[in-house]
Amino acid sequence: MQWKHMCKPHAFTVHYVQRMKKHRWRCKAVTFWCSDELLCCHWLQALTDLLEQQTWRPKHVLVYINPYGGKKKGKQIYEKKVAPLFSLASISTEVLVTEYANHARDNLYEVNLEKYDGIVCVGGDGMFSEVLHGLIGRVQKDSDVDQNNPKVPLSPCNMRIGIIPAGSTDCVCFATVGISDPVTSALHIILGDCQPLDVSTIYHKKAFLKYSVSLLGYGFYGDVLKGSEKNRWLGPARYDFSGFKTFLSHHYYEGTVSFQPAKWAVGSPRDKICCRSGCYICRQSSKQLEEQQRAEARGLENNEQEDWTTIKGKFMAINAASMSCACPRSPRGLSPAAHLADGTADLILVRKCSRLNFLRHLIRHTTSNSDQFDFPFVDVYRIRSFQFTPKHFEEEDAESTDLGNIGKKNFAQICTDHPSCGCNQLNSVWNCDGETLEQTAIEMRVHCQLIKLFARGIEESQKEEDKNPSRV
Ligand SMILES: Nc1ncnc2c1ncn2[C@@H]1O[C@H](COP(=O)(O)OP(=O)(O)OP(=O)(O)O)[C@@H](O)[C@H]1O
Ligand SMILES: CCCCCCCCCCCCC/C=C/[C@@H](O)[C@H](CO)NC(=O)CCCCC
Ligand SMILES: [Ca+2]
Repeated sequence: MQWKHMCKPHAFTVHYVQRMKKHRWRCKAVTFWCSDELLCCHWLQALTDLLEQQTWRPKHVLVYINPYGGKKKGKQIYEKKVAPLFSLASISTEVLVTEYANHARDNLYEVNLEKYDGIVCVGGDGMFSEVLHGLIGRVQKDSDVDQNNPKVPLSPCNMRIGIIPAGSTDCVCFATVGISDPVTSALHIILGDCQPLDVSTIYHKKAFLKYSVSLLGYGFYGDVLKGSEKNRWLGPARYDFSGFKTFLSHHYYEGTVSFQPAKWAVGSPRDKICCRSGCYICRQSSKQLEEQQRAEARGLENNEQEDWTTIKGKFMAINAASMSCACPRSPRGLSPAAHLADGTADLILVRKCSRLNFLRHLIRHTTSNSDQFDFPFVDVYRIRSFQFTPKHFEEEDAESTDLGNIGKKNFAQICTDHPSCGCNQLNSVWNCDGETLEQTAIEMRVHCQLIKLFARGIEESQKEEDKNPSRV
Protein backbone atom coordinates (compact mmCIF):
# COMPACT_ATOMS: atom_id res chain seq x y z
CA MET A 1 0.00 0.00 0.00
CA GLN A 2 1.26 3.54 -0.77
CA TRP A 3 -0.15 7.01 -0.57
CA LYS A 4 0.09 10.00 -2.86
CA HIS A 5 -0.54 13.60 -1.81
CA MET A 6 -3.10 15.46 -3.92
CA CYS A 7 -3.59 19.26 -3.93
CA LYS A 8 -7.19 20.52 -3.78
CA PRO A 9 -9.59 19.40 -2.44
CA HIS A 10 -7.93 17.31 0.26
CA ALA A 11 -7.37 13.80 -0.91
CA PHE A 12 -4.92 10.92 -0.92
CA THR A 13 -4.59 7.77 -3.00
CA VAL A 14 -3.91 4.34 -1.58
CA HIS A 15 -2.28 1.81 -3.89
CA TYR A 16 -3.02 -1.77 -2.98
CA VAL A 17 -2.58 -5.31 -4.26
CA GLN A 18 -5.51 -7.14 -5.78
CA ARG A 19 -5.47 -10.89 -6.37
CA MET A 20 -6.50 -11.83 -9.92
CA LYS A 21 -6.90 -15.32 -11.44
CA LYS A 22 -4.14 -17.96 -11.38
CA HIS A 23 -1.94 -16.33 -8.68
CA ARG A 24 -1.55 -13.10 -10.68
CA TRP A 25 -1.43 -9.91 -8.60
CA ARG A 26 -2.14 -6.39 -9.81
CA CYS A 27 -1.65 -2.95 -8.30
CA LYS A 28 -4.91 -1.01 -7.93
CA ALA A 29 -5.61 2.46 -6.53
CA VAL A 30 -8.37 4.06 -4.54
CA THR A 31 -8.58 7.79 -3.82
CA PHE A 32 -10.08 9.12 -0.60
CA TRP A 33 -11.52 12.67 -0.64
CA CYS A 34 -12.14 14.85 2.38
CA SER A 35 -13.27 18.40 2.97
CA ASP A 36 -11.52 18.58 6.35
CA GLU A 37 -7.77 19.11 5.84
CA LEU A 38 -6.87 18.11 9.41
CA LEU A 39 -8.78 14.85 9.22
CA CYS A 40 -7.07 14.09 5.92
CA CYS A 41 -3.64 14.72 7.50
CA HIS A 42 -4.50 12.41 10.41
CA TRP A 43 -5.37 9.63 8.02
CA LEU A 44 -2.17 10.17 6.08
CA GLN A 45 -0.09 10.11 9.24
CA ALA A 46 -1.82 6.96 10.51
CA LEU A 47 -1.20 5.17 7.22
CA THR A 48 2.44 6.31 7.10
CA ASP A 49 2.96 5.03 10.66
CA LEU A 50 1.43 1.67 9.77
CA LEU A 51 3.68 1.35 6.74
CA GLU A 52 6.75 2.22 8.78
CA GLN A 53 5.94 -0.58 11.20
CA GLN A 54 6.30 -3.05 8.32
CA THR A 55 10.06 -3.24 8.75
CA TRP A 56 10.32 -6.38 6.63
CA ARG A 57 9.60 -4.33 3.49
CA PRO A 58 12.79 -3.54 1.54
CA LYS A 59 13.83 0.10 1.14
CA HIS A 60 16.99 -0.20 -0.95
CA VAL A 61 17.69 -3.04 -3.37
CA LEU A 62 20.44 -4.07 -5.76
CA VAL A 63 19.12 -5.05 -9.19
CA TYR A 64 20.90 -7.25 -11.74
CA ILE A 65 19.44 -7.38 -15.26
CA ASN A 66 20.41 -9.97 -17.88
CA PRO A 67 19.62 -8.21 -21.17
CA TYR A 68 20.02 -11.45 -23.15
CA GLY A 69 17.84 -13.95 -21.22
CA GLY A 70 14.66 -15.47 -22.70
CA LYS A 71 13.27 -13.22 -25.44
CA LYS A 72 15.94 -10.58 -24.66
CA LYS A 73 13.38 -8.31 -23.01
CA GLY A 74 14.84 -8.15 -19.49
CA LYS A 75 15.74 -4.46 -19.60
CA GLN A 76 12.41 -3.46 -21.13
CA ILE A 77 10.44 -5.55 -18.60
CA TYR A 78 12.30 -3.96 -15.70
CA GLU A 79 11.97 -0.38 -16.96
CA LYS A 80 8.32 -0.57 -18.02
CA LYS A 81 6.75 -2.88 -15.45
CA VAL A 82 8.93 -3.01 -12.35
CA ALA A 83 10.78 0.30 -11.89
CA PRO A 84 7.53 2.38 -11.77
CA LEU A 85 6.14 0.11 -9.02
CA PHE A 86 9.38 0.31 -7.02
CA SER A 87 9.34 4.10 -7.20
CA LEU A 88 5.65 4.19 -6.17
CA ALA A 89 6.63 2.09 -3.14
CA SER A 90 9.60 4.41 -2.38
CA ILE A 91 12.11 1.62 -2.97
CA SER A 92 15.43 3.01 -4.13
CA THR A 93 17.59 0.90 -6.43
CA GLU A 94 21.06 0.42 -7.79
CA VAL A 95 20.89 -1.27 -11.18
CA LEU A 96 23.57 -3.27 -12.98
CA VAL A 97 22.80 -4.42 -16.53
CA THR A 98 25.19 -7.32 -16.98
CA GLU A 99 27.76 -7.17 -19.77
CA TYR A 100 28.90 -10.79 -19.75
CA ALA A 101 27.99 -14.15 -18.22
CA ASN A 102 28.93 -14.30 -14.51
CA HIS A 103 29.11 -10.51 -14.22
CA ALA A 104 26.43 -10.54 -11.49
CA ARG A 105 28.08 -13.45 -9.65
CA ASP A 106 31.48 -11.75 -9.61
CA ASN A 107 29.98 -8.41 -8.64
CA LEU A 108 28.34 -9.97 -5.58
CA TYR A 109 31.80 -10.81 -4.21
CA GLU A 110 32.75 -7.11 -4.33
CA VAL A 111 29.71 -5.01 -3.36
CA ASN A 112 28.98 -3.73 0.11
CA LEU A 113 25.98 -5.95 0.88
CA GLU A 114 25.16 -4.13 4.09
CA LYS A 115 23.77 -1.23 2.05
CA TYR A 116 20.92 -3.35 0.68
CA ASP A 117 17.75 -4.97 1.98
CA GLY A 118 17.59 -7.38 -0.92
CA ILE A 119 18.82 -8.42 -4.34
CA VAL A 120 16.61 -8.44 -7.41
CA CYS A 121 17.48 -10.59 -10.36
CA VAL A 122 15.86 -9.92 -13.76
CA GLY A 123 16.27 -12.94 -16.03
CA GLY A 124 15.70 -16.68 -16.12
CA ASP A 125 16.83 -19.65 -14.05
CA GLY A 126 20.42 -19.28 -15.34
CA MET A 127 20.58 -15.69 -14.16
CA PHE A 128 19.08 -16.65 -10.80
CA SER A 129 21.71 -19.37 -10.52
CA GLU A 130 24.45 -16.75 -11.03
CA VAL A 131 23.05 -14.59 -8.24
CA LEU A 132 22.63 -17.67 -6.04
CA HIS A 133 26.28 -18.66 -6.51
CA GLY A 134 27.45 -15.09 -5.93
CA LEU A 135 25.42 -14.62 -2.75
CA ILE A 136 26.05 -18.03 -1.15
CA GLY A 137 29.75 -17.83 -2.07
CA ARG A 138 30.03 -14.33 -0.64
CA VAL A 139 28.29 -15.23 2.62
CA GLN A 140 30.58 -18.26 3.08
CA LYS A 141 33.63 -16.09 2.40
CA ASP A 142 32.49 -13.44 4.90
CA SER A 143 31.86 -16.09 7.55
CA ASP A 144 35.12 -17.98 6.87
CA VAL A 145 33.36 -21.13 5.67
CA ASP A 146 35.16 -23.10 2.97
CA GLN A 147 32.38 -24.01 0.51
CA ASN A 148 34.74 -26.55 -1.10
CA ASN A 149 34.77 -28.64 2.07
CA PRO A 150 31.72 -30.95 1.98
CA LYS A 151 32.00 -31.66 5.72
CA VAL A 152 31.57 -28.06 6.90
CA PRO A 153 27.97 -26.80 7.38
CA LEU A 154 27.21 -23.80 5.15
CA SER A 155 26.18 -20.42 6.59
CA PRO A 156 22.58 -19.51 5.72
CA CYS A 157 22.00 -16.32 3.68
CA ASN A 158 19.60 -13.84 5.24
CA MET A 159 19.60 -11.38 2.35
CA ARG A 160 16.46 -12.11 0.27
CA ILE A 161 16.52 -12.53 -3.50
CA GLY A 162 13.63 -11.41 -5.70
CA ILE A 163 13.17 -12.86 -9.17
CA ILE A 164 11.64 -10.82 -11.97
CA PRO A 165 11.00 -13.52 -14.60
CA ALA A 166 12.52 -12.73 -18.00
CA GLY A 167 13.96 -16.09 -19.05
CA SER A 168 12.92 -19.18 -20.99
CA THR A 169 11.67 -21.57 -18.26
CA ASP A 170 11.53 -19.36 -15.13
CA CYS A 171 10.96 -22.45 -13.04
CA VAL A 172 12.20 -21.00 -9.72
CA CYS A 173 9.84 -18.04 -10.04
CA PHE A 174 6.86 -20.15 -11.16
CA ALA A 175 7.34 -22.74 -8.43
CA THR A 176 7.66 -20.16 -5.63
CA VAL A 177 5.03 -17.62 -6.74
CA GLY A 178 2.63 -19.71 -8.85
CA ILE A 179 3.03 -17.66 -12.02
CA SER A 180 5.79 -16.16 -14.16
CA ASP A 181 4.65 -12.58 -14.19
CA PRO A 182 6.98 -9.60 -13.63
CA VAL A 183 4.32 -7.39 -11.99
CA THR A 184 3.25 -10.12 -9.54
CA SER A 185 6.89 -10.74 -8.58
CA ALA A 186 7.54 -6.99 -8.14
CA LEU A 187 4.54 -6.79 -5.77
CA HIS A 188 5.85 -9.71 -3.68
CA ILE A 189 9.16 -7.84 -3.37
CA ILE A 190 7.43 -4.59 -2.39
CA LEU A 191 5.37 -6.32 0.33
CA GLY A 192 8.60 -7.88 1.67
CA ASP A 193 7.44 -11.50 1.41
CA CYS A 194 9.84 -14.19 2.57
CA GLN A 195 10.08 -17.80 1.40
CA PRO A 196 12.97 -19.99 2.59
CA LEU A 197 14.38 -22.35 -0.02
CA ASP A 198 16.43 -25.55 0.06
CA VAL A 199 19.72 -25.52 -1.86
CA SER A 200 21.63 -28.63 -2.94
CA THR A 201 25.40 -28.82 -3.26
CA ILE A 202 26.97 -30.93 -5.98
CA TYR A 203 30.44 -32.45 -5.69
CA HIS A 204 32.74 -34.50 -7.91
CA LYS A 205 35.16 -36.67 -5.93
CA LYS A 206 34.54 -34.45 -2.86
CA ALA A 207 35.36 -31.25 -4.82
CA PHE A 208 32.56 -28.66 -4.96
CA LEU A 209 31.02 -28.10 -8.40
CA LYS A 210 27.73 -26.18 -8.14
CA TYR A 211 24.62 -25.26 -6.19
CA SER A 212 21.18 -26.28 -7.41
CA VAL A 213 17.67 -25.30 -6.34
CA SER A 214 15.44 -26.89 -8.95
CA LEU A 215 16.39 -29.76 -11.28
CA LEU A 216 19.51 -31.85 -11.29
CA GLY A 217 18.82 -34.18 -14.20
CA TYR A 218 20.83 -36.80 -16.10
CA GLY A 219 19.71 -38.58 -19.27
CA PHE A 220 16.64 -37.01 -20.88
CA TYR A 221 16.84 -33.51 -19.34
CA GLY A 222 20.64 -33.39 -19.65
CA ASP A 223 20.40 -34.28 -23.33
CA VAL A 224 17.58 -31.77 -23.94
CA LEU A 225 19.74 -29.03 -22.43
CA LYS A 226 22.87 -30.04 -24.31
CA GLY A 227 20.96 -30.14 -27.60
CA SER A 228 19.33 -26.77 -26.89
CA GLU A 229 22.61 -24.88 -26.36
CA LYS A 230 23.41 -25.01 -30.11
CA ASN A 231 20.07 -23.38 -30.84
CA ARG A 232 20.11 -20.51 -28.33
CA TRP A 233 19.04 -18.18 -31.17
CA LEU A 234 15.62 -19.91 -31.13
CA GLY A 235 14.99 -18.42 -27.65
CA PRO A 236 12.59 -20.39 -25.41
CA ALA A 237 11.56 -22.62 -28.39
CA ARG A 238 15.02 -24.21 -28.30
CA TYR A 239 13.86 -26.51 -25.50
CA ASP A 240 10.81 -27.77 -27.47
CA PHE A 241 12.94 -28.45 -30.55
CA SER A 242 15.66 -30.22 -28.59
CA GLY A 243 13.05 -32.03 -26.44
CA PHE A 244 11.49 -33.52 -29.54
CA LYS A 245 14.87 -34.59 -30.98
CA THR A 246 15.98 -36.07 -27.66
CA PHE A 247 12.72 -37.96 -27.34
CA LEU A 248 13.24 -39.49 -30.82
CA SER A 249 16.85 -40.51 -30.05
CA HIS A 250 15.58 -42.51 -27.02
CA HIS A 251 18.88 -43.06 -25.21
CA TYR A 252 19.38 -44.87 -21.97
CA TYR A 253 22.45 -44.74 -19.72
CA GLU A 254 23.97 -47.28 -17.38
CA GLY A 255 25.25 -46.56 -13.93
CA THR A 256 24.82 -46.86 -10.18
CA VAL A 257 22.68 -44.60 -8.04
CA SER A 258 23.05 -44.62 -4.24
CA PHE A 259 20.94 -42.48 -1.96
CA GLN A 260 20.13 -41.74 1.68
CA PRO A 261 16.36 -41.59 2.24
CA ALA A 262 15.10 -38.59 4.24
CA LYS A 263 13.77 -40.79 7.01
CA TRP A 264 12.72 -37.87 9.24
CA ALA A 265 10.63 -36.25 6.50
CA VAL A 266 6.92 -35.87 7.14
CA GLY A 267 5.65 -36.21 3.57
CA SER A 268 6.36 -38.58 0.69
CA PRO A 269 6.70 -37.94 -3.06
CA ARG A 270 3.39 -39.61 -3.92
CA ASP A 271 1.21 -38.30 -1.09
CA LYS A 272 -0.25 -35.60 -3.38
CA ILE A 273 0.30 -32.96 -0.68
CA CYS A 274 1.62 -29.97 -2.60
CA CYS A 275 3.81 -27.26 -1.06
CA ARG A 276 1.69 -24.17 -0.42
CA SER A 277 2.14 -20.84 1.46
CA GLY A 278 2.95 -21.51 5.12
CA CYS A 279 3.47 -25.21 4.28
CA TYR A 280 2.95 -27.57 7.23
CA ILE A 281 5.21 -30.28 5.73
CA CYS A 282 8.10 -27.81 5.33
CA ARG A 283 7.70 -26.59 8.92
CA GLN A 284 7.48 -30.08 10.42
CA SER A 285 10.23 -31.63 8.26
CA SER A 286 12.71 -28.83 8.94
CA LYS A 287 12.02 -29.14 12.69
CA GLN A 288 12.54 -32.93 12.59
CA LEU A 289 15.72 -32.47 10.56
CA GLU A 290 17.12 -30.09 13.19
CA GLU A 291 16.46 -32.72 15.86
CA GLN A 292 18.07 -35.42 13.74
CA GLN A 293 21.15 -33.24 13.17
CA ARG A 294 21.43 -32.53 16.90
CA ALA A 295 21.29 -36.29 17.56
CA GLU A 296 23.94 -36.90 14.89
CA ALA A 297 26.18 -34.24 16.42
CA ARG A 298 25.87 -35.91 19.82
CA GLY A 299 26.92 -39.18 18.16
CA LEU A 300 23.55 -40.83 18.82
CA GLU A 301 23.05 -41.56 15.13
CA ASN A 302 25.57 -42.68 12.60
CA ASN A 303 24.92 -40.25 9.77
CA GLU A 304 27.42 -40.91 7.01
CA GLN A 305 27.73 -44.66 6.58
CA GLU A 306 24.25 -45.89 7.38
CA ASP A 307 21.10 -46.05 5.32
CA TRP A 308 22.51 -45.93 1.81
CA THR A 309 20.38 -47.72 -0.79
CA THR A 310 22.11 -48.68 -4.05
CA ILE A 311 20.46 -49.29 -7.42
CA LYS A 312 22.37 -50.37 -10.52
CA GLY A 313 20.61 -50.11 -13.85
CA LYS A 314 19.88 -48.65 -17.25
CA PHE A 315 18.15 -45.31 -16.94
CA MET A 316 16.26 -43.05 -19.38
CA ALA A 317 16.41 -40.28 -16.80
CA ILE A 318 17.69 -39.64 -13.29
CA ASN A 319 16.11 -36.49 -11.85
CA ALA A 320 16.64 -34.96 -8.44
CA ALA A 321 14.06 -32.22 -7.81
CA SER A 322 14.70 -30.06 -4.73
CA MET A 323 11.33 -28.37 -5.42
CA SER A 324 8.36 -29.23 -7.66
CA CYS A 325 10.05 -27.64 -10.74
CA ALA A 326 6.64 -26.40 -11.86
CA CYS A 327 6.86 -24.10 -14.88
CA PRO A 328 4.53 -23.03 -17.69
CA ARG A 329 5.49 -26.19 -19.68
CA SER A 330 4.60 -28.40 -16.73
CA PRO A 331 2.28 -26.54 -14.32
CA ARG A 332 2.48 -29.20 -11.57
CA GLY A 333 6.18 -29.88 -12.21
CA LEU A 334 8.54 -32.83 -12.30
CA SER A 335 7.64 -33.81 -8.75
CA PRO A 336 4.32 -32.15 -7.85
CA ALA A 337 4.55 -33.01 -4.14
CA ALA A 338 8.18 -31.87 -3.66
CA HIS A 339 8.65 -29.08 -1.11
CA LEU A 340 10.44 -25.74 -1.23
CA ALA A 341 11.87 -25.77 2.28
CA ASP A 342 11.71 -29.27 3.82
CA GLY A 343 15.43 -30.14 3.50
CA THR A 344 14.78 -32.95 1.01
CA ALA A 345 14.75 -33.62 -2.73
CA ASP A 346 12.71 -36.14 -4.72
CA LEU A 347 14.88 -38.58 -6.66
CA ILE A 348 13.05 -39.86 -9.74
CA LEU A 349 14.50 -42.89 -11.54
CA VAL A 350 13.07 -43.66 -14.96
CA ARG A 351 14.43 -47.03 -16.04
CA LYS A 352 14.89 -48.22 -19.62
CA CYS A 353 11.46 -48.51 -21.23
CA SER A 354 9.83 -48.39 -24.66
CA ARG A 355 9.48 -45.10 -26.54
CA LEU A 356 5.71 -45.24 -26.13
CA ASN A 357 5.94 -45.74 -22.38
CA PHE A 358 8.44 -42.89 -22.01
CA LEU A 359 6.09 -40.65 -23.98
CA ARG A 360 3.19 -41.62 -21.69
CA HIS A 361 5.37 -40.71 -18.69
CA LEU A 362 6.37 -37.34 -20.23
CA ILE A 363 2.86 -36.39 -21.25
CA ARG A 364 1.65 -36.86 -17.68
CA HIS A 365 3.93 -33.94 -16.69
CA THR A 366 1.75 -31.62 -18.71
CA THR A 367 -1.70 -32.70 -17.49
CA SER A 368 -3.34 -31.84 -14.20
CA ASN A 369 -4.74 -35.07 -12.76
CA SER A 370 -2.42 -37.87 -13.77
CA ASP A 371 0.41 -39.42 -11.75
CA GLN A 372 3.67 -39.49 -13.71
CA PHE A 373 5.15 -41.94 -11.17
CA ASP A 374 2.44 -44.55 -11.67
CA PHE A 375 4.46 -46.76 -14.05
CA PRO A 376 6.40 -49.95 -13.33
CA PHE A 377 9.58 -48.39 -14.79
CA VAL A 378 9.44 -45.23 -12.60
CA ASP A 379 10.54 -45.06 -8.96
CA VAL A 380 10.61 -42.02 -6.73
CA TYR A 381 12.25 -41.52 -3.33
CA ARG A 382 12.44 -38.59 -0.90
CA ILE A 383 16.13 -38.17 -0.13
CA ARG A 384 18.70 -36.09 1.75
CA SER A 385 21.62 -36.97 -0.57
CA PHE A 386 22.55 -39.19 -3.50
CA GLN A 387 25.47 -40.14 -5.68
CA PHE A 388 25.73 -41.39 -9.24
CA THR A 389 28.54 -43.20 -11.02
CA PRO A 390 28.18 -43.91 -14.73
CA LYS A 391 29.12 -47.45 -15.73
CA HIS A 392 32.11 -46.48 -17.83
CA PHE A 393 33.45 -44.34 -14.99
CA GLU A 394 33.32 -47.34 -12.63
CA GLU A 395 35.23 -49.42 -15.15
CA GLU A 396 37.67 -46.61 -15.83
CA ASP A 397 38.32 -46.17 -12.12
CA ALA A 398 38.49 -49.84 -11.25
CA GLU A 399 40.24 -51.49 -14.14
CA SER A 400 42.77 -49.48 -16.03
CA THR A 401 44.05 -46.12 -17.11
CA ASP A 402 44.77 -47.39 -20.60
CA LEU A 403 42.44 -45.11 -22.59
CA GLY A 404 42.68 -47.21 -25.77
CA ASN A 405 41.37 -50.29 -23.99
CA ILE A 406 38.58 -48.41 -22.27
CA GLY A 407 37.43 -46.93 -25.55
CA LYS A 408 37.27 -50.35 -27.21
CA LYS A 409 35.57 -51.98 -24.24
CA ASN A 410 32.88 -49.31 -23.96
CA PHE A 411 32.21 -49.15 -27.65
CA ALA A 412 31.74 -52.93 -27.69
CA GLN A 413 29.33 -52.67 -24.74
CA ILE A 414 27.22 -50.05 -26.49
CA CYS A 415 27.13 -51.96 -29.78
CA THR A 416 25.91 -55.20 -28.21
CA ASP A 417 23.49 -53.55 -25.78
CA HIS A 418 21.99 -51.20 -28.25
CA PRO A 419 22.44 -52.47 -31.79
CA SER A 420 19.33 -51.11 -33.48
CA CYS A 421 19.88 -47.35 -33.31
CA GLY A 422 23.62 -47.43 -33.96
CA CYS A 423 24.22 -44.83 -31.27
CA ASN A 424 27.58 -44.58 -29.60
CA GLN A 425 26.62 -42.25 -26.80
CA LEU A 426 28.18 -43.56 -23.61
CA ASN A 427 27.29 -40.85 -21.15
CA SER A 428 24.72 -38.14 -20.80
CA VAL A 429 25.43 -34.83 -19.06
CA TRP A 430 23.93 -33.40 -15.90
CA ASN A 431 21.47 -30.55 -16.27
CA CYS A 432 21.97 -28.44 -13.13
CA ASP A 433 19.24 -25.75 -13.04
CA GLY A 434 19.63 -25.29 -16.79
CA GLU A 435 23.43 -25.47 -17.00
CA THR A 436 25.50 -28.49 -17.98
CA LEU A 437 28.08 -29.98 -15.62
CA GLU A 438 31.39 -31.24 -16.97
CA GLN A 439 31.57 -34.23 -14.62
CA THR A 440 29.21 -37.20 -14.74
CA ALA A 441 30.18 -38.95 -11.47
CA ILE A 442 28.64 -36.69 -8.84
CA GLU A 443 27.32 -36.49 -5.32
CA MET A 444 24.45 -34.23 -4.23
CA ARG A 445 23.35 -33.13 -0.75
CA VAL A 446 20.37 -30.96 0.25
CA HIS A 447 20.84 -28.02 2.64
CA CYS A 448 17.59 -27.10 4.34
CA GLN A 449 16.49 -23.45 3.86
CA LEU A 450 19.92 -22.08 2.93
CA ILE A 451 18.51 -19.03 1.16
CA LYS A 452 15.41 -16.79 1.24
CA LEU A 453 13.34 -15.37 -1.60
CA PHE A 454 10.94 -12.43 -1.84
CA ALA A 455 7.99 -14.80 -2.31
CA ARG A 456 5.44 -16.61 -0.11
CA GLY A 457 5.04 -19.94 -1.89
CA ILE A 458 1.99 -20.74 -3.97
CA GLU A 459 -1.23 -19.62 -2.33
CA GLU A 460 -3.91 -22.27 -1.97
CA SER A 461 -6.73 -21.80 -4.50
CA GLN A 462 -10.34 -21.94 -3.28
CA LYS A 463 -10.76 -25.39 -4.89
CA GLU A 464 -7.72 -26.74 -3.02
CA GLU A 465 -8.89 -25.23 0.26
CA ASP A 466 -12.28 -26.93 -0.13
CA LYS A 467 -10.46 -30.25 -0.65
CA ASN A 468 -8.06 -29.84 2.30
CA PRO A 469 -9.89 -27.72 4.90
CA SER A 470 -7.69 -28.80 7.81
CA ARG A 471 -4.28 -28.07 6.32
CA VAL A 472 -1.72 -25.29 7.16
N1 LIG B 1 25.33 -9.86 -20.33
C1 LIG B 1 25.33 -11.17 -20.54
N2 LIG B 1 25.82 -11.69 -21.70
C2 LIG B 1 25.77 -13.02 -21.94
N3 LIG B 1 25.30 -13.93 -21.06
C3 LIG B 1 24.80 -13.47 -19.90
C4 LIG B 1 24.80 -12.07 -19.59
N4 LIG B 1 24.24 -11.91 -18.37
C5 LIG B 1 23.94 -13.15 -17.93
N5 LIG B 1 24.26 -14.09 -18.83
C6 LIG B 1 24.07 -15.55 -18.78
O1 LIG B 1 22.96 -15.90 -19.61
C7 LIG B 1 22.50 -17.19 -19.21
C8 LIG B 1 21.03 -17.39 -19.50
O2 LIG B 1 20.29 -16.41 -18.89
P1 LIG B 1 18.83 -16.54 -18.31
O3 LIG B 1 18.73 -17.59 -17.32
O4 LIG B 1 18.47 -15.16 -17.85
O5 LIG B 1 17.90 -16.88 -19.57
P2 LIG B 1 17.40 -18.23 -20.22
O6 LIG B 1 18.50 -19.22 -20.29
O7 LIG B 1 16.75 -17.85 -21.49
O8 LIG B 1 16.27 -18.70 -19.25
P3 LIG B 1 16.10 -20.03 -18.35
O9 LIG B 1 17.35 -20.14 -17.56
O10 LIG B 1 14.89 -19.71 -17.52
O11 LIG B 1 15.88 -21.18 -19.28
C9 LIG B 1 22.82 -17.30 -17.75
O12 LIG B 1 23.55 -18.48 -17.52
C10 LIG B 1 23.70 -16.08 -17.43
O13 LIG B 1 24.87 -16.46 -16.74
C1 LIG C 1 7.11 -35.11 -26.29
C2 LIG C 1 6.33 -34.44 -25.16
C3 LIG C 1 7.29 -33.78 -24.23
C4 LIG C 1 6.60 -33.13 -23.07
C5 LIG C 1 7.63 -32.88 -22.01
C6 LIG C 1 7.12 -31.99 -20.95
C7 LIG C 1 7.94 -32.11 -19.70
C8 LIG C 1 8.23 -30.77 -19.16
C9 LIG C 1 8.94 -30.85 -17.83
C10 LIG C 1 9.62 -29.55 -17.57
C11 LIG C 1 10.52 -29.65 -16.39
C12 LIG C 1 11.33 -28.41 -16.26
C13 LIG C 1 12.29 -28.53 -15.15
C14 LIG C 1 13.05 -27.27 -15.00
C15 LIG C 1 14.30 -27.13 -15.30
C16 LIG C 1 15.04 -25.85 -15.18
O1 LIG C 1 15.89 -25.92 -14.06
C17 LIG C 1 15.90 -25.60 -16.40
C18 LIG C 1 16.45 -24.19 -16.36
O2 LIG C 1 15.50 -23.26 -16.71
N1 LIG C 1 15.14 -25.75 -17.62
C19 LIG C 1 15.42 -26.73 -18.48
O3 LIG C 1 16.33 -27.49 -18.33
C20 LIG C 1 14.52 -26.83 -19.69
C21 LIG C 1 13.87 -28.19 -19.75
C22 LIG C 1 12.83 -28.25 -20.84
C23 LIG C 1 12.26 -29.63 -20.98
C24 LIG C 1 11.36 -29.80 -22.17
CA1 LIG D 1 12.93 -29.52 -0.86
